[in-house]
Amino acid sequence: MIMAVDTTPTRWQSVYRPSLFAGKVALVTGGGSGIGRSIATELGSLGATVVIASRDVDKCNIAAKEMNQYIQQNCSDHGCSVGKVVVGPSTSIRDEDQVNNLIEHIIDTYKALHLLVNNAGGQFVCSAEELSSKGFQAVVNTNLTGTFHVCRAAFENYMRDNGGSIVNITLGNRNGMPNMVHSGAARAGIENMSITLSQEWMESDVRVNCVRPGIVFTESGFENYGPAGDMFLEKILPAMPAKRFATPEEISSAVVWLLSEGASYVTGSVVSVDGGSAFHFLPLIDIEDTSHLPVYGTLPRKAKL
Ligand SMILES: CCCCCCC/C=C/C(=O)SCCNC(=O)CCNC(=O)[C@H](O)C(C)(C)COP(=O)(O)OP(=O)(O)OC[C@H]1O[C@@H](n2cnc3c(N)ncnc32)[C@H](O)[C@@H]1OP(=O)(O)O
Ligand SMILES: NC(=O)C1=CN([C@@H]2O[C@H](COP(=O)(O)OP(=O)(O)OC[C@H]3O[C@@H](n4cnc5c(N)ncnc54)[C@H](OP(=O)(O)O)[C@@H]3O)[C@@H](O)[C@H]2O)C=CC1
Repeated sequence: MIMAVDTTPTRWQSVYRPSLFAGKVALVTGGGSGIGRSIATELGSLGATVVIASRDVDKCNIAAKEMNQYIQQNCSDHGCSVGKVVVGPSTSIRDEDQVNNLIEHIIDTYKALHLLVNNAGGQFVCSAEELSSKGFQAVVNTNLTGTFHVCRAAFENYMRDNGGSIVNITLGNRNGMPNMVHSGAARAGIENMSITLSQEWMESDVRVNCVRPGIVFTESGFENYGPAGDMFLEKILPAMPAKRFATPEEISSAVVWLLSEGASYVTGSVVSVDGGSAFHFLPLIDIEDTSHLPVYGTLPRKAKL
């Protein structure tokens, strides 16, 4: 059975200590919707000043207003430092100048950038055969190059001299990503890039980790997939070990742990939050009969059947 996701924030409460991030400044890219919104809400409810940024500022403004209402309520209920969500300038992470402008704006305004979550990203469903070079590049530039732009600008402008914690969101790419070759390649690139950065930036006390979600029910995410979204519901969902998708809050919880000092010895790691899906075959693609293909050596008769 498909689990209905109640997005009413009053039902949800962070498991972490109130005021955990009091006085901290965070940036969550793509924080105006879905998983990023959940991460921004949790960080704000734990006392951080959270800048959210993406291309659509109007969407971010509406989301920030709702998140701040929840944060105010949560903090007055639990007596913690009041965090807040603010909206940065319109930014496409693909554009290096726009990213530099965003980071400079944050440092000028808030004088710090302690925490960074590279959540912005996405892709479309398309077979490798039909994918144009421009389409491949659009997705790689958004996810991989965009994440690099933000990491580097945060490091150069603040974290090199002050330390920090970075979490990059990837996706379940362990078995490849049939019909999403661009995104699978980009996310694998992000994970390897994060290992490299964790070593290069160790001496600056900058930790770099990844959270690799399985399938998460987010309205905007599923709208984007059309018929492929139906395939996720009809075919992938019953094959998942947990028989349900993740909630955005289950992803956010792992991100918050990695950002926190409780993960001070964790860097260069990838945390899968996928209900065990990575170790269970998911039929992302139907592979046609292969019995006409040549075989090397002698195939026992029974194995042919
Ligand atoms: C355990 C398994 C886990 C699997 C989990 C998988 C679930 C994942 C869920 C999510 O990630 S949810 C998040 C969803 N949100 C999004 O994906 C939204 C973000 N998407 C975008 O911003 C854009 O789609 C894009 C991917 C960045 C492309 O943006 P851009 O504006 O640059 O594209 P265009 O200029 O329109 O096109 C460039 C190029 O790409 C081709 N193209 C675009 N869409 C398609 C398509 N649907 N099919 C085929 N090709 C497409 C387009 O044709 C252009 O190429 P040319 O035709 O000019 O050669
Ligand atoms: N939902 C799922 O099942 C899974 C999602 N993920 C990943 O998690 C992240 C969040 O996804 P989700 O919340 O589901 O989906 P959303 O579509 O809600 O989030 C994607 C966010 O990225 C922003 N974004 C996209 N392109 C750019 C860009 N070029 N520059 C700046 N911001 C951009 C969007 O804002 P705007 O349009 O305003 O720019 C949007 O807020 C994505 O990276 C996604 O691929 C990973 C695994 C599974």
